Amino acid sequence: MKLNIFNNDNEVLTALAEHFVNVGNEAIASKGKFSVALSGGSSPKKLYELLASSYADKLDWGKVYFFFGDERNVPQTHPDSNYLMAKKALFEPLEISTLNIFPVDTSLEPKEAAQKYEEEIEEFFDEVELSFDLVLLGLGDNSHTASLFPFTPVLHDRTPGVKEVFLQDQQVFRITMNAPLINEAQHIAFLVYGAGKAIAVHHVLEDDEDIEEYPAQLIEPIVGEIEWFLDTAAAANLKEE
Ligand SMILES: O=C1O[C@H](COP(=O)(O)O)[C@@H](O)[C@H](O)[C@H]1O
Repeated sequence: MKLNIFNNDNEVLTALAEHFVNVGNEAIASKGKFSVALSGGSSPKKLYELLASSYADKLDWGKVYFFFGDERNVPQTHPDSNYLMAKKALFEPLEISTLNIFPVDTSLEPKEAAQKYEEEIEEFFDEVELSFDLVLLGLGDNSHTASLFPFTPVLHDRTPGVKEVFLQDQQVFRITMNAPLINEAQHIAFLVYGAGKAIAVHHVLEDDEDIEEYPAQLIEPIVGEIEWFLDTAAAANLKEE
């Protein structure tokens, strides 16, 4: 595990954008394509905007295949949709072909949507090795990542897949890649900035293992590499840097 800590969010975003294009260029050089699972929520929007502006000519974007680590159970036009956020910040500015984008089909019931997404992923990887070149992740202030929320059944999955998750407090469903699928990736990168994340960062990285309370502790690549991209505010509660 590699911890990268920067002075502010702009430096974090630049470092992760560099990492994104480096991993992407290596994947394209070795196998002709780059598969990435995007994160959602609020943090990655600025990363996608940066990639679309300053890195537009740094990667062969036609060879990048975009998936989503998780999705809200809302229409693709809804303001909470991770797909809509990525569409506006990344896909439209870079004119990414829809053939390269794999959104979750949220017109289906959550369980069917999850099943269909799992099948699409299996088909993409030819059922051989379900291994994304890069999985981007964020961290919620309750230590969730993707939509692996505290005390949800998906935390006990042992085989790679996609699941629906019901959030009792909000009474909504989300669809998420499970930890075994994420952990198959070649590279995993957490993007976490802001003081609001400092306690969660400490729990996930330094507290005793408790996957029910701190689901992001489940993320440990099997053969790949994991890097955290933090600003000093998010890293403020870490004892060891
Ligand atoms: O990995 C992820 O993390 C977030 C938490 O992100 P935030 O920046 O909104 O706090 C999560 O909710 C998101 O959907 C996911 O992909």
